[in-house]
Amino acid sequence: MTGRHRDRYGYGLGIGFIPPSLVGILLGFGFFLIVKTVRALSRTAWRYRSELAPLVIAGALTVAGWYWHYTHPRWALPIAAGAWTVVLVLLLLPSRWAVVRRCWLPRRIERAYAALCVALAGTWLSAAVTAGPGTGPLPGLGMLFTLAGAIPWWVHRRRRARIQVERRLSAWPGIADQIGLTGSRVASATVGRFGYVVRLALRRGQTVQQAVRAAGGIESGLGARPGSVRIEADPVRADRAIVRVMQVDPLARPIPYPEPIGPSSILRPFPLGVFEDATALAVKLAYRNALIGGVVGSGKSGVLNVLLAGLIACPDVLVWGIDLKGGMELLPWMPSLARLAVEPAQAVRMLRDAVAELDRRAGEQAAAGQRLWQPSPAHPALVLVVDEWAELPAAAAPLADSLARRGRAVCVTLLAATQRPTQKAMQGGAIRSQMDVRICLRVREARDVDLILGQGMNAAGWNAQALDAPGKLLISDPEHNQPRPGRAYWLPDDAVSALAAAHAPIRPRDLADRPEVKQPWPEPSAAPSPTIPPQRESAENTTTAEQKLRDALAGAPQEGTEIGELIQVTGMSRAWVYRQLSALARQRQATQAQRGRWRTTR
Ligand SMILES: Nc1ncnc2c1ncn2[C@@H]1O[C@H](COP(=O)(O)OP(=O)(O)OP(=O)(O)O)[C@@H](O)[C@H]1O
Repeated sequence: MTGRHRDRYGYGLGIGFIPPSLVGILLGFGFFLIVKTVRALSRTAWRYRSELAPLVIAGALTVAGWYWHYTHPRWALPIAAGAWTVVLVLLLLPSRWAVVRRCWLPRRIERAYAALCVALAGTWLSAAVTAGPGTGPLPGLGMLFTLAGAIPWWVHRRRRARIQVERRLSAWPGIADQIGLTGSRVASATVGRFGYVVRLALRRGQTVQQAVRAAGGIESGLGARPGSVRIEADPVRADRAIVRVMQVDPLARPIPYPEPIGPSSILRPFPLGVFEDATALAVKLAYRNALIGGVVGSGKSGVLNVLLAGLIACPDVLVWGIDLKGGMELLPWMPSLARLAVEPAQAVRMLRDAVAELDRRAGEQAAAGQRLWQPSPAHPALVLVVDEWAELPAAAAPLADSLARRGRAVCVTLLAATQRPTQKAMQGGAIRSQMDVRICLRVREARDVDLILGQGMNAAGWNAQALDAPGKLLISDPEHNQPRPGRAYWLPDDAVSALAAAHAPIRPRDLADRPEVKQPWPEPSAAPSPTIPPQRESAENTTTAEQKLRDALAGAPQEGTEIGELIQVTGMSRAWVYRQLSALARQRQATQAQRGRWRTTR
């Protein structure tokens, strides 16, 4: 550089004719670009750290092999011994060591995979330390082993799901700002088969109710399926909220009723359905009144059917039914019901009988100095199943109120279904407050949730408006205090008839048929009164009636012939007709075309 140039462009920075200030700018820009690129690459590497893990481990093993080959070649043996010890621990110990299995690698296939990786890595490293990683087949084997370990890792469904969830949750601070939960953070997240569960640590002063109100925002922020987010309170910490995101709806399809479980007892919980996390949903009915509510078609009768299937399997329960839809729902259960009322007057009579029985039992208990009635086949519990409670006449209200308030201790209880348990239908709420088990199916408005489940439940996250299929429900009882959606089992009509017939032989005798029950029943029991009085079932009558029944079924239209008509045609009792229909259904000669309507199988 000449003196003239130095004078003009300063010392040392000028390159040829480029001015030194421009060189400085270019260098600065270059440095800036390098920093930016390194930062972007490291951010990408961090984001994809899970996918890159096998390659990083392979690289680290190669470097370690090289280093130890020159510095500690004698470590080869201890490395191999250590690796194979880990393999043995992975393969043998966890099968007996439940704690390890549960908190870490829970599945056998995962433990086998981990053991294989450790065996391959340990053996290769030991050979590399002895001979040097670049010797003989070691580089090729290294690549092969890396691929063998990496491919299952890359395709593993749970790992991919976990990473996807982690990436979504990394955006939580921004989402929290947008939805009014600023300062809350993700304390932990676990990924399950159908979605993931996030434990949110709320900022000081934030409440679970705020999180519940923000459920829609959480759904949108996490890009989740509409209606898939559930918020629950943490049972031990008020500053934590549990957010469940159901990516797949495990309850989307009807869940068939499991195989009948045989005679049981009312003291045991009844299978009702399945929760979203695939755990069984069972409900205890002993010493409890139960209320089922939901809009038309939400599956109330379906829930009643499942509970009835459990009840009739118990020889220590007497079941009386009130069905003011003309018997449409409960008539198929007739072979296993001790009584059925299908008209308002019959319903009132039945409730009066139940109150009388309650008083008798209360007296008996007091005389014996006992507090709780112990149900048994000889002294069965009495459950009154009422479909469409709101249809009960006014005269029934005080009787129902008395049963609801006083019946539990003596096992005379109510199982009621209704569309809306309004103040009027529930005696100003007095009866509703006695309902220990509340089952809420789909409702139209938030206030209906509070009507069925209790005041303030909707605000607490019991969001039954979001239930989107019949049979989906929320249950609140002493065993279930979180808004976990479940779905009731589905029991088709032909299964109802088959169950009712199958359990008829184990049903306990009705109270009126028990000489030991010294209750002067004031009026005949409330059985549905067929239009034609039933005839005596003599052998001759029976044969003719059977033929008449077959003829009536054969001539039935596509939608079937009503039970009432079949009773008229045969001139036999309702119970007889049901027994015959159940037998014909089992032989696949008759089928229930619709609830309460039968025809021959075509
Ligand atoms: N648990 C269930 N799983 C799948 N489908 C169901 C279930 N429960 C009910 N359904 C479907 O919904 C329909 C209506 O059910 P259901 O008659 O029990 O409703 P509901 O609430 O009793 O109606 P209503 O108020 O008219 O009596 C059934 O015919 C059936 O197709």
